[in-house]
Amino acid sequence: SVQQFFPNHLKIAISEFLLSTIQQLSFFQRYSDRFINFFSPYVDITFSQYDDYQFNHAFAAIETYLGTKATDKAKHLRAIQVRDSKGLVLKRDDANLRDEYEGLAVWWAIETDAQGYRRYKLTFHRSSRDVVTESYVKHVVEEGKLIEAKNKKMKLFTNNPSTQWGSNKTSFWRYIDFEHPSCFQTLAMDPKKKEEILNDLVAFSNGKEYYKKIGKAWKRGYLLYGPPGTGKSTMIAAMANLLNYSIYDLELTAIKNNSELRKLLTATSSKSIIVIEDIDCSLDLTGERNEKESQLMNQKKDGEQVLKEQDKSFVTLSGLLNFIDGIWSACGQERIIVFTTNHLEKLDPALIRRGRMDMHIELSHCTFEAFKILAQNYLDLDTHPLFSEIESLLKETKIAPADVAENLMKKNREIDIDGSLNDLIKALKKKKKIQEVQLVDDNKEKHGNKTFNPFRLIF
Ligand SMILES: Nc1ncnc2c1ncn2[C@@H]1O[C@H](COP(=O)(O)OP(=O)(O)OP(=O)(O)O)[C@@H](O)[C@H]1O
Repeated sequence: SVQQFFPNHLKIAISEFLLSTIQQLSFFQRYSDRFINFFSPYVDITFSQYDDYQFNHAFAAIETYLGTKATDKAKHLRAIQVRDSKGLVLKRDDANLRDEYEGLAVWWAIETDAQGYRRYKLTFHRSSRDVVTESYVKHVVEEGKLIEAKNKKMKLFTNNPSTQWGSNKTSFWRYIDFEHPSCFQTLAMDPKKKEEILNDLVAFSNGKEYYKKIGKAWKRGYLLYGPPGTGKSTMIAAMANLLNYSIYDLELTAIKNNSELRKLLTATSSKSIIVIEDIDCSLDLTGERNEKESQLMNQKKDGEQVLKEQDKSFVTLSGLLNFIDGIWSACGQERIIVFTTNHLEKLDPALIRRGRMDMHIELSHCTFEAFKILAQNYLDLDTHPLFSEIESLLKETKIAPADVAENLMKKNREIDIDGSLNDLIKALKKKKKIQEVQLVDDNKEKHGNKTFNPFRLIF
């Protein structure tokens, strides 16, 4: 057999020989690269999209700056529509670009690294080093940020989960342009409450001097609570649109530990809303994580490999509280923190005490006032003979604004006012019946199915 022709010691000798040849070749290549670089008069700087797994805001600014550069000469253009603008904006889509600054030429190129993330490479002559490093880069980033602010493009950031539990990959921010039509005007809720929230938000955004004067970090916490479909997410979008803030949608279950949480939070920019949805589910992590850990352990044979210490840790309530009012909140300004929950009673009081969450906002079932706003949004309707029936049904029935909206939506692309209102009435009657039956069942359960017998009092 082959084994006989290649005894073990020969196999080892051959592999050692191959290994040393490869090492020598790579050694040679390394030094030849250094040799060429030594004589090359060009220097380059790279700007990665993610640095230490944090989103690099300079990268986004560079992208904006380069995107708007000399589109008249570019061969490949990208057309985008910026929020609130009627026309299209043309951006260059070339991978390489030559730019000039104070009479000096520089070259930009976009590359993709081994992990698939993009990075910009800036190349320039070493004689331009001082100008480029001291003022050109700053100029590009500032210009990019100015253009971003002018275009009022908001971003929706989400932290991607580590791809595999137990892997060393960590959570980082990714973004898409945020465009959501929601605004306070179309938000269906009690008008007085709405005004109160609106005033609070505006006062916060104009409060720079005030927060400085009282010596507090310029941040505000809102707790939105209420049943599903009552508009919690819609309100967050309306807040972002009102203040022109970006949203950071923080998925706590995708974060391994407190230090990762801290890194992600310190990487958020100012003028932003940090959202943790369904906080009651997110913070109850131990169950889910234990399950993941045991799954991982089962996959590993003989239990030889033990989980690394870093994989065992997870975000704790105290880690989150530490961020909210500890040192991390002071490292960034003009931030709003929003928690949402369907179950206020499940939350740890420490998490929501006043001062941490400055305003508790209840989003409740649809009232007649809220319905009128939805009727205006969906049907352009101020009043209708069927409104009085709907009003009395809404008083007796718990229905989420999302369900009301569903009934008022265009059918077959046509607005059918009577049809929609009748559909809503039907849905309300059905819900009312179900809720009545539910109430009877609940009462039975509460009183142990016993009916009241007045004779028992006598005997
Ligand atoms: N108060 C409201 N005003 C206007 N539209 C609403 C309101 N509540 C719900 N809607 C409509 O219902 C849809 C779902 O609502 P939304 O996602 O905001 O509810 P939610 O309270 O965040 O629900 P969940 O707790 O399930 O996340 C929205 O897209 C919106 O069209």
